[in-house]
Amino acid sequence: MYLCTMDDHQSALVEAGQMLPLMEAFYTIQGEGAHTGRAAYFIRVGGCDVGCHWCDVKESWNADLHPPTRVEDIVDGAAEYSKTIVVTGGEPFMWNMVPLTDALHAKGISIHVETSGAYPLSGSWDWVCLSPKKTMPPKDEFYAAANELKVIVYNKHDLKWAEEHAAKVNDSCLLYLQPEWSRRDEVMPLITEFVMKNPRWQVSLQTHKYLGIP
Ligand SMILES: C[S@@+](CC[C@H](N)C(=O)[O-])C[C@H]1O[C@@H](n2cnc3c(N)ncnc32)[C@H](O)[C@@H]1O
Ligand SMILES: Nc1nc2[nH]cc(C(=O)O)c2c(=O)[nH]1
Ligand code: SF4
Ligand SMILES: [Mg+2]
Repeated sequence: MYLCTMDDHQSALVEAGQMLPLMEAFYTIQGEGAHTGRAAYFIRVGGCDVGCHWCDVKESWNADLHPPTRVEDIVDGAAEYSKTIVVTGGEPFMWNMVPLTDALHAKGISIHVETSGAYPLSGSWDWVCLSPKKTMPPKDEFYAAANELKVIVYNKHDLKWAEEHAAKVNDSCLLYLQPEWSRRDEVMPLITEFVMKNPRWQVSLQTHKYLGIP
């Protein structure tokens, strides 16, 4: 296993958010939530200790496996592809997001983020997708900042838990229920029934997995 060891200079740049452990960056179609179906460039930052047992990107968890990468290099890659970029992970807010979002905004790019909200909010965002997790609940500031709340449904208890989060978000926040991928056949009937009874909620599917794209 290759570990990215950092010298003091790199550690200082990571601390300042001028370098980030980059797992991957790719041009695809947003598969989930309010912007489903729109082409976007994804930046996946390594590092997460939230520990969702069903996480579909566990390879992201160990930040040491992903090379510290200069924000300018990340942004140059992104700007070539799309005017919309989605920052995801891992958990993006384990890192200082100010330099990355400043540099993307300077290029006129619209910036979305996928987050559990477990770490303090940093940077400036055009769209915040909050996907809360039981193991590490969101910081308070995310309930005000969220443009969409996307709750992953693994079993019927998650529907009640979803309503508890909906009570905390701002009034214009869109509400989505997304089946946990391995449990989709079991939970889809629960989700569809719930959404028809509670139409403020909408269904979100991981459409990229059906389309066979990243
Ligand atoms: C991999 S996470 C990375 C961003 C951040 N750590 C978070 O959890 O929001 C991206 C999105 O995928 C969702 N997700 C992860 N594993 C999933 C699974 N097995 N089924 C459905 N959604 C999943 C997360 O809830 C989140 O909305
Ligand atoms: N196509 C596509 N859409 C996505 N929406 C959120 C994703 C994520 O992993 O954060 C994701 C992803 O991994 N791929
Ligand atoms: S918070 Fe996101 S990246 Fe972290 S384990 Fe959960 S789903 Fe995976
Ligand atoms: Mg994904």
